[in-house]
Amino acid sequence: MASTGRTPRLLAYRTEDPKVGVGAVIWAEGKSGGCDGTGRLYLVGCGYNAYPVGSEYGQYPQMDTKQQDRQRRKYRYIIHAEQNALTFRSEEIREEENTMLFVTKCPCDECVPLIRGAGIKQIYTTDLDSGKDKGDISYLRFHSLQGVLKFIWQKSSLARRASEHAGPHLANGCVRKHGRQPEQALQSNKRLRMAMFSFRVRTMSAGFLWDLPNSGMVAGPLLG
Ligand SMILES: Nc1ccn([C@@H]2O[C@H](COP(=O)(O)OP(=O)(O)OP(=O)(O)O)[C@@H](O)[C@H]2O)c(=O)n1
Repeated sequence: MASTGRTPRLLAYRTEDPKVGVGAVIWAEGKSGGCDGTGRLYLVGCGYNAYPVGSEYGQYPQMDTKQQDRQRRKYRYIIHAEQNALTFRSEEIREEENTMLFVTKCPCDECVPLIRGAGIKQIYTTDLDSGKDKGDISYLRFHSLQGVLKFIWQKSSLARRASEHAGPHLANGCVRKHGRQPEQALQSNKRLRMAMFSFRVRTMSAGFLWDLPNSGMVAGPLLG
């Protein structure tokens, strides 16, 4: 069952965004007895944030808000992890089944209605950027989303303090665009990322247990 939580984090490393990697995986709890190694859960789809399928390297801008004018920013071109997971899913989302989305970053305001409309019943995510409005991308609607069970993991105060001490780091494991960090800082940030991403969550929900080892984060409130 731990793979349900690890897969989106691994997918985030495949991102084409030079700064922020996001991974999303959709699982469904099958009514029938089929088994693929994860009990009654079966994989519906997965994705990460990337430029449109078929695009070539360098075809689209890679800048974020702080670097270039609106026309040349990445936001309007990158397809979000959740959008890719929904668009390229290999199974239908069935009304009668419990379908869960695991995503490494808070769903943005564009993705929230898509996720709900697709029939996802549970969302497992983090509080990364939750409540923020960055102009081109905002994260305001997730909090008030109704009709979907939300499980949100927040950084523990210990991990947050360590994170602040270690300075900024990149969620996708890439080196920041403007200047490389010293090797020591990179190693320290890498260890911190591993600690924070390796969190323990025990959630009894709809008859299954989600259990990830080595907690660096704590379970947040169950909302919605
Ligand atoms: N639920 C989400 C939220 C964001 N993204 C992706 O995450 C990246 C944007 O991350 P964000 O942290 O919002 O922007 P930054 O690049 O960090 O911008 P800033 O410097 O303004 O913080 C984009 O590739 C976007 O496609 C995603 O796939 N799924």
